[in-house]
Amino acid sequence: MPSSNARALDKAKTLPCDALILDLEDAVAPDAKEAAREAACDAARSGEYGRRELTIRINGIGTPWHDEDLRAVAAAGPDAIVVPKVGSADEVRSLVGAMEAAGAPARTTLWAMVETPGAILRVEEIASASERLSVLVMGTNDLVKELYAEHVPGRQPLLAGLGLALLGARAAGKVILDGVYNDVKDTEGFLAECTQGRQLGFDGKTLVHPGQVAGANEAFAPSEQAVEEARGILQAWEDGKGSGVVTYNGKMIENLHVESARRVLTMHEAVTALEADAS
Ligand SMILES: CC(C)(COP(=O)(O)OP(=O)(O)OC[C@H]1O[C@@H](n2cnc3c(N)ncnc32)[C@H](O)[C@@H]1OP(=O)(O)O)[C@@H](O)C(=O)NCCC(=O)NCCSC(=O)C[C@H](O)C(=O)O
Ligand SMILES: [Mg+2]
Repeated sequence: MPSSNARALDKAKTLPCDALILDLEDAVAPDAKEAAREAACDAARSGEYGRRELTIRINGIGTPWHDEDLRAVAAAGPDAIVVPKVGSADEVRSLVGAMEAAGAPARTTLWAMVETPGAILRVEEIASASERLSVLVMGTNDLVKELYAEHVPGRQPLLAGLGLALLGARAAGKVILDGVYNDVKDTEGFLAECTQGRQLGFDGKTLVHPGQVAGANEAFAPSEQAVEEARGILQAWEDGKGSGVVTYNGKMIENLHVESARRVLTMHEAVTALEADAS
């Protein structure tokens, strides 16, 4: 959300989302940048956002606002500093050095947005460049722009980039979030894109409007059917203890499927705990 929008900053305190990205970059006009920076830093210090991870997206490397954004935001100590248009492993190391020099607390991590062709081709290097980099975020608007592509249902023009970014993130063992869906009134298109993002392997989706939160939560949390199947797989594995392979509902189950089932149940437990916490 734009850090220049006081109503949005207030509304964020009530939204059932896992994380907030308070923006200083594209959603903030040049003459509002300084006031937005102050508002975002105040929000990070306020302690008013509960269990939600509070992150701040600063302006990109080389822009007139970047250095001061980084200094001020690092000192405010959000959960993460989100940097747009990160292009290389060297940039990641230099950002981490600048965070340390500015006194960012140890808990403040770096989230890197990958949204240029060069970044997509170097995602694994970027993702592996520092332990402090915890999350990658797809910037699908900028990527579409840089590719001279078009936003179309099913995202066919972006599939190569999304796939490469996922491969790089997973090879480095990092979390990766899907890009935003711009049409805040198109619920059907948004839900289809959430489902596609989950099926591709993304850990979650970045959003631009409160009306998108419930749909994303539903799409990325394991469904009742997935939880039931995961429990069934674990039971079948337990019943066939000692065999390297069993079947469940007619399907072959090996150790790797058991690991996936455990991951589904762990995620389900985490979502259930968050829901209980929020109610
Ligand atoms: C897209 C919007 C400009 C739509 O704004 P608007 O028409 O004013 O929305 P509503 O009237 O429906 O708003 C209803 C209430 O919800 C609050 N609101 C709106 N958006 C947000 C939000 N993102 N977070 C929190 N709260 C929000 C409004 O204030 C209303 O509140 P109230 O009056 O109290 O009921 C607008 O939604 C918007 O600005 N969205 C975010 C834009 C943004 O942050 N863009 C940058 C991120 S996208 C990106 O980075 C792309 C990436 O880099 C890439 O390359 O892909
Ligand atoms: Mg962008």
